Amino acid sequence: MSTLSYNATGAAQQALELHVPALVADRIATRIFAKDHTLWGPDAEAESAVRLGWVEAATVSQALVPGILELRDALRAEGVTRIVLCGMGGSSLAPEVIAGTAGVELTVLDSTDPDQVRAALADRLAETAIVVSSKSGSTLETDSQRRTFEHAFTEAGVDAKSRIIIVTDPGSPLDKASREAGYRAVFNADPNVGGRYSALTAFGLVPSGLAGVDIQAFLDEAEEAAEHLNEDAADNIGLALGAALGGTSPLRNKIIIAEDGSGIVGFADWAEQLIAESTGKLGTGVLPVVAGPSSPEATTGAADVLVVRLVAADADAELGANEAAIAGGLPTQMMVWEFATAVAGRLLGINPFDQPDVEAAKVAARGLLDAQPEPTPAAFVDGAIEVRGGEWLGSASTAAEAVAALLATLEADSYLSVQAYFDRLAFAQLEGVRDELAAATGRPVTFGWGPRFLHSTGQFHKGGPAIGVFLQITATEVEDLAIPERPFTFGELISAQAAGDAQVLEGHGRPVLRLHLTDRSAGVAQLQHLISALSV
Ligand SMILES: O=P(O)(O)OC[C@H]1O[C@](O)(CO)[C@@H](O)[C@@H]1O
Repeated sequence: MSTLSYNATGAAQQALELHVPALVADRIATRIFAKDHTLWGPDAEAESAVRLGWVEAATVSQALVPGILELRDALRAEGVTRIVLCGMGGSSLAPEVIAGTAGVELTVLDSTDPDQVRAALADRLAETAIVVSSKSGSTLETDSQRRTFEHAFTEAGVDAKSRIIIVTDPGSPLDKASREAGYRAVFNADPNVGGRYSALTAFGLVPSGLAGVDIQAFLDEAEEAAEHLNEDAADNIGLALGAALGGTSPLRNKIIIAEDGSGIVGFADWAEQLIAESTGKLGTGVLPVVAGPSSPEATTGAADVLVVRLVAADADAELGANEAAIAGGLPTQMMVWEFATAVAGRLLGINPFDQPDVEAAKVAARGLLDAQPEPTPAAFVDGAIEVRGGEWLGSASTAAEAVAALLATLEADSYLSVQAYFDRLAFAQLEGVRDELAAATGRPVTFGWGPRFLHSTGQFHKGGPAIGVFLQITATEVEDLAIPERPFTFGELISAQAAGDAQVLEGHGRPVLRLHLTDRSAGVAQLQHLISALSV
């Protein structure tokens, strides 16, 4: 196992002292590894009984390796140099981190933004194969991406069937349809592993392995990590991290996850989904906040915040007052955080394996796609920004005043969530507003790209404590894109996803400021400018 280490101070250390002895005495570690489905209470038993396969995934998945490597070599021999992964949330976040950390190219398409989809289609199509990953086999975004690539391959004279590889649960609608269609390969994943715990199953391994990651070494390290976690011992680092995540007292329900030298690329984005979807429900949970080591939330010492730093193995990290620092290789960290999240779920008294509130936004989006209602008129337009909001907008008549009015609704325990529904690759610089907003408000800020975040923090925003304040940003596309054999376009789909989620959040009584950029570049510049002015 790579060097795994953990240090904690303040509330994180107190949580360890408070909970780890009882977790050891109750044999929670070995019971998790024995797949004891009773650990999360009677209401969670049915789901837990079919969700604990991840504890043995590192071993069970060894059998997948030869087939993945054989297919990788065959594709390479046919001139395939680029792998595109179509999938959302748990079906795409792990391979993105695995490939990114290994320095291997993998294009992750987890968007319905027409410009971003067109850009993915335009890049080396003749040398591309796609992996379509969906546990349920019915996710609308993933299905739309698959249809579009299949159509584009055919139009370009490429044999589409030979370039489409499927990862899905046995018996899913996608499993059946793919076998009928005769796609290149169908890898069935273990149905007893939920999406966000699936890093070490076919969902994590097929795209990464085809792209060129050494997945054998990856699994070997994860197996060693599992041995450490499967011990009812006071020095079990998974128990300590679980106590920090779910057992601080009073509960510090914003967890700042800061990359601070671990060298793992994008780990916090993966952990964000794991923690937010697992814990954010029944009005409780902990909100993961992806931030930098010097971001405002990591340094202000707010009473509801705990900082977890991802550090290098040999780092002599100097910790702040209420912090934890964890070091370990990627497969080790993935095992530790999955285990710790399950432990945190037990301490919080929730079922860490369901995501009851994600469906609400999907239903609202489908309703809007079917009904095609006239868009809500803007309250006013300022330059390239159309502004829509609630009564709290008051007399605001500029976009800057609207943002200020939204921020004025923040309370002592609130957080701000920025949700941008457009091309996350072309406009990555917009993420810079996160730190500025955190500095201006003194409150934790999450930044999510839509619809990606709907499969991550989306669950917490709707199912967790009602303390979120929401800044939604949408943007007119440069050029819309049809979805083959669907009565709506990508542009209509992403608009419905944004409007549907705003509807659900407003239905929960939360303030949602909707800014629509009528010109992407001008709107982003205007927004960046007005947010920079806030923090001065
Ligand atoms: O793998 P699927 O079934 O396409 O689901 C993708 C994602 O959507 C969710 O089911 C709900 O957001 C996630 O839990 C999951 O990771």
